[in-house]
Amino acid sequence: MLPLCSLPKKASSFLHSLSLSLSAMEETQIASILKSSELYPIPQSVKLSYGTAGFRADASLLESTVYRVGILSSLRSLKLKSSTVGLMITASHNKVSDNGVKVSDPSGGMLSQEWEPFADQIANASSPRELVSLIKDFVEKEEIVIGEKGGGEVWLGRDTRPSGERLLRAAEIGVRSVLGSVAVDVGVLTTPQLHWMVRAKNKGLNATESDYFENLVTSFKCLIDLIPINKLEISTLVLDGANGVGGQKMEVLRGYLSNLDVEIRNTGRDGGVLNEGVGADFVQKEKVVPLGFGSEDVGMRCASFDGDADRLVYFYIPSESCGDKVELLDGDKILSLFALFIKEQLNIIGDEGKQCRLGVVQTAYANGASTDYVKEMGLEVVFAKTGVKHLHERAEEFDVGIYFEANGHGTILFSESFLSWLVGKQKDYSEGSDKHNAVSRLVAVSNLINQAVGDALSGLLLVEVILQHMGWSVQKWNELYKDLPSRQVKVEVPDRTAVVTTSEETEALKPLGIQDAINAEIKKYQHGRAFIRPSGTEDVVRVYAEASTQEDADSLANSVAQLVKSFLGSS
Ligand SMILES: CC(=O)N[C@H]1[C@@H](OP(=O)(O)O)O[C@H](CO)[C@@H](O)[C@@H]1O
Ligand SMILES: [Mg+2]
Repeated sequence: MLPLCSLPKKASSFLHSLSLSLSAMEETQIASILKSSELYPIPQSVKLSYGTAGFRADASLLESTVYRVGILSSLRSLKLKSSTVGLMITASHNKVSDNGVKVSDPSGGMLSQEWEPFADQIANASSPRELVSLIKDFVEKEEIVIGEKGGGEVWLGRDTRPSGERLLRAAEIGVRSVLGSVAVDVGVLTTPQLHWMVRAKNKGLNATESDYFENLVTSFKCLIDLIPINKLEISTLVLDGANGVGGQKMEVLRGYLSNLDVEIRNTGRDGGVLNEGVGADFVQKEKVVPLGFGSEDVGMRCASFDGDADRLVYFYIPSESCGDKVELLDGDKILSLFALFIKEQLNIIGDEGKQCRLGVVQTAYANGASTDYVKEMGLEVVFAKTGVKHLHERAEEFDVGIYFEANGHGTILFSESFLSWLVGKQKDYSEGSDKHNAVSRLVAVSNLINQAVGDALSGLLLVEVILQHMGWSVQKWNELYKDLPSRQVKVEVPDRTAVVTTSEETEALKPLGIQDAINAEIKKYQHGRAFIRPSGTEDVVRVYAEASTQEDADSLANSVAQLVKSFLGSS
């Protein structure tokens, strides 16, 4: 606890002006925050928003934000009866000089959206006084009890960015400035590892990083052992680690796996820069080979992680004559493969299995051909706004909900009731029977695939085991359906918030008139579809276009980008 006398004069007099009706505990708490916040003044002219996936900005601007998110995380933990909360320092696919911070709720899911406005308010509070009074009001409104029954617990993880360690110290100070709260540095992790560990901890399960790896290894082996006849010679998978944390973790994991041969490139140790010309975001958006790959890899099964390893895409180089172009198997194709496998197991179980509500969640970025494919399979498809927090919520409505963003971020959620039904059936069916095997596969999938959040490591293991189960090469998998040609571009504008969209994000309501102009462009193309939205992670407006040929998709994207520039001006 901090004695009042150690406060700067200014802060101390503010405290006395507030403290007439405060208990000693409240006084000490306010003093603690006032004192620590003096260490982290907010940079001028910064306006931050929690956005699609937490706060992101140039790392040099973020210390005060991360410190404040540390305070928020402690309060969140206290609000939820001292459950463990996670705080992850990462800017995922953004450039290495950026960083960011996001919070994992005790369930392992994203921070409740109800708390995002408070996160925005405190991140932008211009002085320690304003910060303290926002916190004081919020604590009262949420009826959070500080200090009396012990503190909160926050686990802090970070990716490999050089700014991570310094920001983690700021988070620690933020967490500890809430009386009695404990900050636990869990080191360099992928984002999904931290979410998994937080979820496991709050369920009373073993929750270290080794437990995470052990869980993957055991469930992967279980699925491999359930392959009827392994029809495929195990060929090498070549992984692009985006020069980030994911490749490094895969180096550890592969040592424990049999039936999988992975060659890892772009680990970040060979001079490559995080996300620069490498990684899932680059490969998915540009559809070209990442650095470190070339003609010697023609036909090979390749995969890319993003900077914090919550996204996964596959690709292969079709032939040398294609130059640097790749055949991309994105989140939509991964989703389709997963849906097919799960449907197959439910069909084997028979009438009872067919009663399972298996559904799919996509966003407006999903390729139209993938949506048609899963619908033809007889699955229910729903659409959510961009950002996994929105997809996750919708996927929870199903017995088995598969969600993926086209960029490769997704997972499969199993409802508690369906899982206990499956476990019960494992006892009913005789061991070794087809039904028993199908049920056991589904249980193993639920253990392997991260139930907290999309996870490139576990997603990769599931793709690999399904390909072995089907006896498929990456090329054969790619034939499930043919993508409609598409193009994504980013437009830098003076103020991206000038673009306001409908809740499905497919139509722009503002600036006035732009949607009519976009519609007029779309009409010029066969199978044309296009939309714009402001990014929640980068200072750009995103343009997406689809059409029946690649030339048309490119041309539609370019003309919509021109419209964005002419309505909003270019920066
Ligand atoms: C088109 C696109 O890929 N958008 C990404 C990107 O969000 P934006 O709000 O579009 O910047 O980053 C998010 C976080 O990783 C991810 O959830 C989302 O899908
Ligand atoms: Mg990411």
